[in-house]
Amino acid sequence: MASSIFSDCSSARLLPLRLALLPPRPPRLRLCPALPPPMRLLVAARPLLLPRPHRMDSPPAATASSADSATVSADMPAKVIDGKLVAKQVREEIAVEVARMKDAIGVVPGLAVILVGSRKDSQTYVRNKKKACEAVGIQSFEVNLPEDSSEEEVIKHIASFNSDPSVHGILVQLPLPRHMNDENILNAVGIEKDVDGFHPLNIGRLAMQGRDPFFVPCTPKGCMELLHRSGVEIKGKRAVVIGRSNIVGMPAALLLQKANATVSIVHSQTKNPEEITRQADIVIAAVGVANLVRGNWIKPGAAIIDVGINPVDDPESPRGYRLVGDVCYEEASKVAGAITPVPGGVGPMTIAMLLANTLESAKRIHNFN
Ligand SMILES: Nc1nc2c(c(=O)[nH]1)N[C@@H](CN(C=O)c1ccc(C(=O)N[C@@H](CCC(=O)O)C(=O)O)cc1)CN2
Repeated sequence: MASSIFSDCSSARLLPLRLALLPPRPPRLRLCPALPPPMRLLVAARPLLLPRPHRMDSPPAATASSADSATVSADMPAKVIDGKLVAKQVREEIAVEVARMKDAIGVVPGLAVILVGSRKDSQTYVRNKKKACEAVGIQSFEVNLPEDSSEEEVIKHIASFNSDPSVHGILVQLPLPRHMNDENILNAVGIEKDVDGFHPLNIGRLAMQGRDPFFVPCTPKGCMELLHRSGVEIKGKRAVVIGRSNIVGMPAALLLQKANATVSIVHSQTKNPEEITRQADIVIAAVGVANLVRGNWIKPGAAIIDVGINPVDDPESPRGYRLVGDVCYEEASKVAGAITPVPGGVGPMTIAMLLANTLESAKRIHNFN
């Protein structure tokens, strides 16, 4: 189901949809140019988090100073959590670790990506994943299959990567063509190489007390990394996740809960989303509705992580459209303590976390610390 795209922050409705897995949508309405308020850049404050094997609730190695904390008075415009900058730092840290591993034991982490069909956005993501691997020294393997491939063909390639010792991570780019059953395909990825964290066993382990998954899905993991590195305290805080998709909303809620937040999930059937969201110290918006979350949904000083990537018309942009989040940035940044922009917030963290998962996998398989 496609989301509605709105021209400004005044007309969004909460609609059920599969975030980030939607076919490319032509932008329908024009975005009124919104001037962001003056911003202070929140510099990533925490050093290397990697590896943080199997534990999502460990405290940050170092946090931002209290002046950098997101739970400050909201008289000032929100600090901008710069996901592009944090992702760059993470990639640099990964490159160091990849080189250290190669020097020490001669192993180079390997990531296999399977793309079915010729969606432009998926091709771009796969190309960017390949480039990101190259930049940090991870070996990448790619399989491109035609749109009309059968499930069996895809599973055959997965099985071959499962048994290939030079491959430590396997992912199938989503969305898959309509005739394919996602579940059958995701189930075929060996859980110890499931760097997307989409295998039901990995998701199940994420949901259980006292168990940990082999991998955490990249986008929610990126949200948590941004919170940690920005010095946002999670333990004991109220968190609201807007959206309940399998790849973002649901795992994000589980991760916040593992980190000892008190979590509510707001979805299309929630009666009073504004009121519930207004109680949250931390909001993760992952519903795929442009500008849904207005300034008056936000508790002063709250930390806002905006996962939405929604195209809206913009004739002045070379692409003819621009990307906006699920949160009305113009309004929210006047109330929040810290906020991620779109683009340049959570998006770049997705690929950085994929690299982190691939490195983590290679280290685990080769028992390298
Ligand atoms: N197998 C998977 N499929 C998909 C995933 C995933 O994690 N695993 N997530 C998304 C697509 N995705 C990576 O695959 C992805 C989406 C967005 C970005 C990103 O950096 N966005 C930029 C904006 C990019 C632009 O200008 O167009 C941003 O937000 O700043 C990276 C990766 C669905 N499929």
